[in-house]
Amino acid sequence: MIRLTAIDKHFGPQQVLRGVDLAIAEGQVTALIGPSGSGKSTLLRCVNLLELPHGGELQLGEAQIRFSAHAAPRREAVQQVRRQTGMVFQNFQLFPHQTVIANVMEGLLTVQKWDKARARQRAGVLLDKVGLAHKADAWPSTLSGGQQQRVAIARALAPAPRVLLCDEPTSALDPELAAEVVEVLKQLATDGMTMLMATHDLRLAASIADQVVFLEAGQVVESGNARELFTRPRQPRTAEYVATLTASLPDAWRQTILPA
Ligand SMILES: Nc1ncnc2c1ncn2[C@@H]1O[C@H](COP(=O)(O)OP(=O)(O)OP(=O)(O)O)[C@@H](O)[C@H]1O
Repeated sequence: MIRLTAIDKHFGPQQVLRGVDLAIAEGQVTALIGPSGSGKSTLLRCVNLLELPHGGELQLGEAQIRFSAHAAPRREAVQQVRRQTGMVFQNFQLFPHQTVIANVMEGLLTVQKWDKARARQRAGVLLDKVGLAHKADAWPSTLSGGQQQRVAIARALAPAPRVLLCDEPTSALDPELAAEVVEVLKQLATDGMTMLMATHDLRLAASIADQVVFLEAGQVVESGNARELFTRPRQPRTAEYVATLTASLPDAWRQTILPA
């Protein structure tokens, strides 16, 4: 469904992704973990082509693009990829001067050119899905962070993407607000949504991901299912990273990530 092969990306002299290979099957959730600056966001942005890789290949559904440092990919291929992806950001990025439902309708009206009645109907269905139908006419600033992120998820889902990319979807939220976002993401996973999410939250990764990928310095160090990767990492760097993140957690939380 999504296959990245030997993806390279640099910003000026700094190489940020180095030969990244990644495969995600339809309906599966992959969590990208790794230290700050390891390239997680950049990798997500190379999937929806907000950033263009300088080398390697991306296959997403029927779209296939081979990247080169010397030639830009075909516009139609880039658009084909973008149409199939939705993205949720750490800081929600709602349009502050539009109501909640207008936020969800925006892409349907401006990009998909749907008429207002049809867009409103679909936006209503999606707000219901994230438990916020009653907030349709509210302004984003009156919502909690968790509610704003749920609106952002509804907005990302509006054009029915095949893949949802989530860039640290819970890290700007207090634990109880993060939990309501996690519930929505879990429901989407149960419904069969293909997702790729960057996160520092091992609990989120452990609770939702079919596959966890540990990225460091732009390279995939190790990947596997959450339980294996967290409890029996093959690479010493993975073990160190997991130990660092879990050391500061309360015991009860640690047990959900590292079951005895
Ligand atoms: N647009 C850009 N221009 C220049 N450098 C960039 C740009 N975007 C990212 N970088 C650099 O690329 C490296 C990887 O950044 P990236 O945001 O992908 O890491 P990350 O793993 O998502 O980090 P974090 O967990 O802190 O969000 C960093 O050194 C960052 O400074």
